[in-house]
Amino acid sequence: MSLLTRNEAAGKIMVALDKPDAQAALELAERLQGFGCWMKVGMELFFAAGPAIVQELKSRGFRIFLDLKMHDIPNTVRGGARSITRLGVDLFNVHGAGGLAMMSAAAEGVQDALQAGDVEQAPLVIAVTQLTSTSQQVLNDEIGIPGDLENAVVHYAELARKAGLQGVVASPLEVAAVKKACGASFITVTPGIRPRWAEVGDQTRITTPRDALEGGTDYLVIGRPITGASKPEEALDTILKEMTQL
Ligand SMILES: O=c1ccn([C@@H]2O[C@H](COP(=O)(O)O)[C@@H](O)[C@H]2O)c(=O)[nH]1
Repeated sequence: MSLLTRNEAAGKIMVALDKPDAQAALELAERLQGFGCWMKVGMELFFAAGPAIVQELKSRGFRIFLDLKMHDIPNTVRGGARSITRLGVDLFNVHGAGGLAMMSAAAEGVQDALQAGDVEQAPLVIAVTQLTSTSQQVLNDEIGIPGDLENAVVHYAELARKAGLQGVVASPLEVAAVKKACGASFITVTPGIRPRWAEVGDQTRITTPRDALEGGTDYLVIGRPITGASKPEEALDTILKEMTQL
């Protein structure tokens, strides 16, 4: 593959802004301003700081992935998707385990917001497949889902595509299988990214940023290797060099 420019690589990185309050999140965002990366707002930050943090980050020019993994009955998810769409996020997710009707309802909620004139631009909607902290052994022996983990990921991806969603959250190890099943333009957003120098923590299905890129992923979700560093901007800079230099 041909190497990306630094700006192209940065545009593929979604920094997981897992911080306990708006002040901590915005201090970190300020240090990463100018790189061109996305911000991923997850449960810890959103439950503490609410929709205002999304609006503040948008006003600072960041693209936003709102990672709340909705998983409920279709009618509730449809309403939730409409409300999230009104926040003006660029991408959000639901849980693939909710099934076809639930994922279709998420797509309908987006359309509801568009048709009501709440927003002009539709966000991308993607489905979580199997969490990147889940191993093959845990899937089979603990959660009780039999069979190959990659097949389970691809199954959810196919359902998501059928429901009219634009992509999935999966590990970088499953990107080739997802793209083969759902097409090259079906978006893969991949947490489970660990530079060699970073601690693995609770993730199990991991690759380095460079391997994820070479494996064809569209977006790399990276949290603690950046946000836990004493100088987050230097950690991000190092990752970009690893992604873009021969
Ligand atoms: O399968 C999934 C789905 C979401 N995540 C989220 O991504 C980040 C990863 O952060 P790290 O610190 O780089 O591990 C985090 O916000 C998760 O909630 C995931 O890891 N796996």
